[in-house]
Amino acid sequence: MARKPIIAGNWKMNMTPAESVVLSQGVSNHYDRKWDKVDVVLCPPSIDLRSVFTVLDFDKSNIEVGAQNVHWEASGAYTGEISIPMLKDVGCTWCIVGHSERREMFGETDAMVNKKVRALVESGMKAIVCVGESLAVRDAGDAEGFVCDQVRAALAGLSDDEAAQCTIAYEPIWAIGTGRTATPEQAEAMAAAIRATVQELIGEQAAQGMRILYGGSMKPANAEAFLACENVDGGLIGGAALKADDFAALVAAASK
Ligand SMILES: O=C[C@H](O)COP(=O)(O)O
Repeated sequence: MARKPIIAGNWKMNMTPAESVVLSQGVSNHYDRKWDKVDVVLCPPSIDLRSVFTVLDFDKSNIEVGAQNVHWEASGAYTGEISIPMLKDVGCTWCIVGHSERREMFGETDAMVNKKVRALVESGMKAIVCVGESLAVRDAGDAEGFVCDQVRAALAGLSDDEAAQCTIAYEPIWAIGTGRTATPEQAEAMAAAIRATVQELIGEQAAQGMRILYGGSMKPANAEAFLACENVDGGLIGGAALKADDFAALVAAASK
């Protein structure tokens, strides 16, 4: 089944609002109609969302805006958190959930990831659910079991239709921001294992339609090898998303 690729840029905690305008405008300046073959998403810090949306909306460049995190409640006494209605109000259509940095540094558990995914899907927003193993887990030989358990936990309680709307991003923790990438064979093996797990949960047809991304030091020089993998449908990009030329080159690679 042909799946539309996704190239999503996770800016992490980089770019002030002023800088976000420059970077999003730089990306948008590269837009050409071939990009319509790809879902292109910019995920800036939440304080930048409105500015980035305004730039992209003005240009009508068919690039969407995503958040890096969200709370599952719609409002209330949750100091420092941001809700789905707030994200929607600023034009956000996507949200990253369960990034390993949130799991490791901010105590995000599988149960919290699941609540966020459920709330997003129920609201009609598109979730990019991050999963991935540490080097210790990989060296112990249980990377696939660990990652597939994360997938099951993230999608628990969703209807088949709801689960099918999610995107999974496989990001081996040892490859994030380290310059060390998984090999395309490792990425493909894990993406295939994730798809098989999703198939157990929601059936073959829906599993074949789900997009599975690779993330971890993906850049223009190595993107084509990942994008050529049968079960890899795009990338969740960190460092290379902070340079408009590099990010545009990744979208171009996915547009072929
Ligand atoms: O969300 C993006 C990933 O953590 C990858 O980051 P990176 O491309 O800087 O390794």
